[in-house]
Order: sequence, then structure tokens, then C-alpha cells
Amino acid sequence: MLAVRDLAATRGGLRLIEGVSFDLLPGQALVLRGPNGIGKTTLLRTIAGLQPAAAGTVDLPPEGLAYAGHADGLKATLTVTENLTFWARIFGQSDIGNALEAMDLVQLADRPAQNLSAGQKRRLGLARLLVTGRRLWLLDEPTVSLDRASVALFATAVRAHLAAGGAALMATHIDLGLDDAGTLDLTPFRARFPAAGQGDGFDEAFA
Ligand SMILES: Nc1ncnc2c1ncn2[C@@H]1O[C@H](COP(=O)(O)OP(=O)(O)OP(=O)(O)O)[C@@H](O)[C@H]1O
Repeated sequence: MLAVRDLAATRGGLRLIEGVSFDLLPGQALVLRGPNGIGKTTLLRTIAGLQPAAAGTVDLPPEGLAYAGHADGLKATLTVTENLTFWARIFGQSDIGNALEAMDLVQLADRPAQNLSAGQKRRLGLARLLVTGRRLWLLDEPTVSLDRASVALFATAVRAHLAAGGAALMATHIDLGLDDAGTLDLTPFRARFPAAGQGDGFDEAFA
């Protein structure tokens, strides 16, 4: 599903992480760990193809992946239903009922996204994953703003995704209760010479 080989990632022209290799098979989840600022978000964005790799290779499924970063990608004036319908169409899907139920959004279906609480917005952002039909999920701090019940909903959705042959790569400090998820601590992969001129000149704002 995902093969990462000797990957190096940069931020603001500085190499942060290097020598990262791992495989993710169907049905597997892997959690990226490491202290604040080590480069978890940067690595996820590099694997997602949102920024170029400084070295190494990433092999993805032919249909691509679903990425959920810090921005939730919601359209403020569209309702919950309209947002999910929009994203489902973008990914060539039609059914949003399962996503509404899985993230407990049925009662909020007609509310504009801008009128949702932070946790409700996050639930809608996660429901978006469910309408992509993509087998590989890359998730950056997916449970930020979620209460315990919503974290449990999310964990259930991830388990169902894995059981259906999907895979998930996540950066999070929160225990999701996914007992079979592997863990990759990025600390040993911190770049040794971050200021040694390996910069690629790529420096955009975080989306
Ligand atoms: N535009 C930029 N220019 C220079 N450095 C940057 C830029 N953007 C981010 N950084 C730095 O890159 C490093 C990696 O950031 P990143 O967000 O990938 O870390 P992280 O491990 O996800 O952190 P956290 O656990 O806090 O979310 C940080 O030290 C950050 O300060």
C-alpha cells in the first residue's frame, strides 16, 4: 500500500528528517511519534506529495491517497451534507450516509460548516475521509479538538477502514486505542547536519 525508502524531508530549506524507510500493508496502521518540531507534519506532507522529497522514494497506490492535515478543507457556507457531497463527487463517490453516521453528524446535516463547533468541524473533516473511497489515509493530528466520545468514533472508523483492507499513517500524540497500530519514533531520524546547505528553496506556508 505504501513503501517509503530512505526518505529525507526539508522545511524552509533545512533538512529535518532523513533515512526514513518503512512499509505499510493493507490492514495496517502506523503512528508517527516524536517531539514537537521534529518534522512529523513535514514528513506526512512529503509522503503525500504536497512538497518535494530531498532524497528517497515513496511508492503509493495507483489511485492516490486521502490526506487530512491541520486545515480541514471545509467550505464555510455549505452545510454538512453539501460539504460531504462536494468531496464525494470530487473523489467520484456518491454515498455520504455512512460518513454522516460514522462521525455522528446526522443531526447536524443541514447546518453550515461555519456554525459548527471546533470538534464538530473536526468530525466533518474526518467524515470527508470516508467519502473519498481512498484506501490509504494520511492523517495529521486527526483527533485535535475531539472529546473522548468523538476520539472513540474516530478509532472505530479507522478500525473499519483497516478491516476493509485500508491503511492509515497518522501523526498523533494521543492514544487512539488502536492496539495493533505500529509506532515509528522519528527521533533517531533527525537530520545530522540540518544547516549544511541541503535546502531545496521550497518554502510555502503550511496549508
Ligand atoms: N517555513 C519554515 N521555515 C523554517 N522552518 C520551518 C518552517 N515551517 C516549519 N518549520 C520548522 O520545521 C520543523 C518541523 O515542523 P513540523 O510541523 O513538521 O513538526 P512536527 O513534528 O509536526 O511538530 P508538532 O508535534 O509540534 O506538530 C519545526 O521545527 C518548525 O519550526
